[in-house]
Amino acid sequence: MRRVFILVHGVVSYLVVLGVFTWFAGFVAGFGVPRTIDDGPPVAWPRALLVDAALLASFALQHSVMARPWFKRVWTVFIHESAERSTYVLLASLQLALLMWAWKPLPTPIWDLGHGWLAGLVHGLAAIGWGLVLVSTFAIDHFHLFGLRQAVDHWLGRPAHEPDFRVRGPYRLVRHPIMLGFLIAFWAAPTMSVGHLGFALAMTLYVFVALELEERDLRAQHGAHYHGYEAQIPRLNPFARR
Ligand SMILES: C[S@@+](CC[C@H](N)C(=O)[O-])C[C@H]1O[C@@H](n2cnc3c(N)ncnc32)[C@H](O)[C@@H]1O
Repeated sequence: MRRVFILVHGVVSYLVVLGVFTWFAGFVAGFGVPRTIDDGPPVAWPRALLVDAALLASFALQHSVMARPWFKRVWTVFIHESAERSTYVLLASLQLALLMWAWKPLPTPIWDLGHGWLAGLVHGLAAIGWGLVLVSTFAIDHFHLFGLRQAVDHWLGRPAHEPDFRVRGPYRLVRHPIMLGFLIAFWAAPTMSVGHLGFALAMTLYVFVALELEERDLRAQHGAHYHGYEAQIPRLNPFARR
């Protein structure tokens, strides 16, 4: 019974992640969803600033703390190991959904490229960013990253295993292609509003903090292997010389 429950939980969490992420891409890119980052009833800017900062901070805090190995050790006392990753991605997605639902727009434009070829080019760049995120999840282990593999393995009675450290596809160019893809997608905006700029700045800051924490864990986990990788492959800028 518990195996079936963990499997259903894993499948539902994976579908929620896919849905929320697709919605999030539309929210940031500004089309395909009923309310984008610049839509919604107008509110006074101090209130918008306060609400948006609180939403971003709680997303960053939850996302970083729950991803740490010490936190995983603590909460797998209560949650079965094979359901740990799906619960983490489910909670992170719900937090993201809350951010999009409660977001207060600050639509004053900082720059506006209109609707010509240049705007099209910037839209294309954003699409490349989202594409890079998706492709990179498959270059490591897409289904393990979102918890589905662990739930299926448990259901089939297979032993749990940590995914291998992978250096293939975009991971040959930069060490963090998923985060690079997000940064491209957040900044490549033909119309950049005050609210979108605040969002991009806060997320950029968060990415750098998150990468510090993640690399600390990866060094502890993979030792000399990761040090060698760091010496050969740049962190985020594929054109940086090592
Ligand atoms: C959300 S993913 C982000 C990965 C990476 N920071 C990026 O931006 O592409 C975080 C997970 O990926 C894992 N990870 C990072 N680099 C990896 C690699 N080269 N091979 C396998 N797993 C990796 C980390 O251990 C962590 O569990």
